[in-house]
Formats: sequence, structure tokens, C-alpha cells
Amino acid sequence: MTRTPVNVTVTGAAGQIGYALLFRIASGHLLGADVPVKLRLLEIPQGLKAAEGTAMELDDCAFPLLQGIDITDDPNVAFEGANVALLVGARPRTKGMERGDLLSANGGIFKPQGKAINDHAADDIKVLVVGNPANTNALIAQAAAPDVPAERFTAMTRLDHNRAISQLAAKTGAAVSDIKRLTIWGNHSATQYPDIFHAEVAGKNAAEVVNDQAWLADTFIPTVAKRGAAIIEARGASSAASAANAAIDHVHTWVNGTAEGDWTSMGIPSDGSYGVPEGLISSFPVTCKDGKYEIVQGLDINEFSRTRIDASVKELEEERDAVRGLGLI
Ligand SMILES: NC(=O)c1ccc[n+]([C@@H]2O[C@H](COP(=O)([O-])OP(=O)(O)OC[C@H]3O[C@@H](n4cnc5c(N)ncnc54)[C@H](O)[C@@H]3O)[C@@H](O)[C@H]2O)c1
Ligand SMILES: O=C(O)C[C@H](O)C(=O)O
Repeated sequence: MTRTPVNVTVTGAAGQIGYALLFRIASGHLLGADVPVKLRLLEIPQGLKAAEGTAMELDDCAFPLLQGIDITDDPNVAFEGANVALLVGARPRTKGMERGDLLSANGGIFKPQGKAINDHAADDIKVLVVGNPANTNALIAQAAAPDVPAERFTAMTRLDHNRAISQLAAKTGAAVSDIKRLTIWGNHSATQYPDIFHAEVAGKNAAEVVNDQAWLADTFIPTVAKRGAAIIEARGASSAASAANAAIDHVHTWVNGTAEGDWTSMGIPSDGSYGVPEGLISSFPVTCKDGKYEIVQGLDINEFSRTRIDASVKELEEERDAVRGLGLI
């Protein structure tokens, strides 16, 4: 194989998402079946031994695309030459906790990591923040990396997007692959707004196919928005395999593009589109091509949607103000 390997850094590599993620990166699902990768695993000192165990298992898979694994507790080493960074390591929410409770605990992690990305990553670095509160952690990391173009910092709402597709497919009896143009707006939190007004079910408008406003408002939206909490309640631990799968989807789509006629949802720095204040990392409908994303423009936002988008954006503004108050941005 002659292609230069892509350096992929994963933080929190010894955690439950890390365990579900690394094997899929190494087997080519993140970037493509012909793209060799080198993995850099960042952990805190207590996590290094477990990360070594995972690396032993990765070796034992003899993945043809995996060209090396480095393990470190030093962000400066972990992000050296990184092309893709998956910031997973954070404190997960446990029963009864709201994501906002995690702001100060996790803020301290993302500022030094942002600085290390700024100082050491490759020029084409793409960052996905998974660790919660993902949007605001992405904002913290981005603020600490003034030399990296702001749009390279993204937050994961693809799990919400996939959850919404699955719920809509179940309601309409359509195949998952028949659902297109679904949008998650706002924060990866209970205020997020899964929007079906522009979505399609087998080529027909999803809201018209559903034709059930009560289901939309009282079942669909809360089920998607509170799915993380429902998983925690059921499993006694936050979602892991589905989160890892969504992280793979997010980066794969960013790098390899959206399908013709479809779009996806990504938490990205707002350019002011749809009335979302510039700079906030909020989820939008985006198309991806040639390793870049663009916000889908010109969608008509009805009053029902407007109220919900505004509520989630307000929460993002409050989180931003809180981390500003803590000196994290
Ligand atoms: N955006 C989403 O859709 C989404 C979905 C699921 C989970 N999450 C979040 O992802 C994060 C990770 O979840 P998990 O279940 O893997 O948690 P986990 O506790 O199993 O693993 C987290 C790992 O991160 C490590 N870690 C902590 N601080 C670190 C640091 N400074 N540098 C490197 N590693 C560090 C820990 O040692 C641990 O191994 C949580 O914040 C969780 O809430 C987000
Ligand atoms: O909800 C959580 O805290 C975990 C994760 O963000 C999820 O959506 O499953």
C-alpha cells in the first residue's frame, strides 16, 4: 500500500465509546476501505493500561489498514500531525445529571486539548467533539485554537439524526434508507429540535406522510431528544456503540460527502444562518463535498420550528455565557 496513512487521534480511548470506535476506524469504516490509518490514543494516566489492552486487541485483528498505534497521556504528543481528532474523553452523564452539570468538569479537558491541536495538529485537521456537553466543549476547544480555521471544530449530533431517522421509519413503515433530508437543529441536549418538515419519506414530504401533529410534538420530538437519558436509564450507562457508530458516520460523511439530494446534521460554528448567532456551535442541515460542509440554505422555517430552534439556541447561548464566566473561552 503506497498511500500515506491518515493520523487519527482518539481521546478517551479506553472508555466505552473508544472500545466501540477504534476497531471500526482500523477496519476502514471511518475514512474508506483503501485509506491506511495510524492511531494515537490519548488517555489520562489511570486509563493508559486499559488503552494498552485495547491496542493489543487491535494488533490481534491484523487489520491491513492499521499502520501503527501510539498511546500517550500527553495531548501534545497525541495531536502531533493529527489529521482527524475524535474528542471522546470526558466525564459521561450519570443517572439524574443534566448535561449542563458537566460544563465545568469537562471544560478543563477541552481547553488544553484545543491548544495542543492548535500547536501540533496537521494543517488539514478535522475535529469532532463527542464528549458532552459536545457543542460547548467544541466551542472551548475551538477558542483555544485560534490558528486553526474555526469551521474545523464540529460537535456530534449525528446520533440524534440517526435516532430521528429510525423513529420516523418506524412510524411510517418506511425503510430507513427511504428517509432523507432530516435535520437536527441546535444543541445535543434535551432542547434539540428534530425537524421533519423538510424531510422526505420515499420522496414524499415527511410531515404530510405522518399527518399527526400530536405524535410529532408529544412523541417524536421528546423520544429523540431524551433518548440519551432513556438509554442511561435502561443500560445504567450512556450510549456507546450507537455513539461510536454516529462518530464514524459524521467523519465519513464530512470526508466523503453526502449523497446527491440528501443532507445530514452536524454541530458547526454558525455563520448567522437561520438566525443562529454567529460563532455558536449549533446543529444545522449540511451537505458535504470534497472534505468541506455547507449549511443548506433557503429552508422555510414555520412557527412551530422557529420556537423550538430558538429554545435550543438560547440554551447554547447560556452554556457559552457560563463557560465564558469560567474563563474557558
Ligand atoms: N454527542 C453524543 O451524541 C454523545 C453520545 C454518547 C456519549 N457522549 C459522551 O461521550 C463521552 C464519553 O463517553 P464514554 O461512555 O466513552 O465514557 P467513559 O467514561 O466510558 O470513557 C471516557 C474515557 O475518557 C477518559 N478521559 C477522561 N478525561 C480525559 C482526558 N482529559 N484526556 C483523555 N481521556 C480522558 C477516561 O479515562 C475514560 O477512559 C461522554 O461525555 C458522553 O456523555 C456523547
Ligand atoms: O445523553 C447522554 O448523556 C449521552 C449521550 O449524549 C446520548 O445522547 O446518548
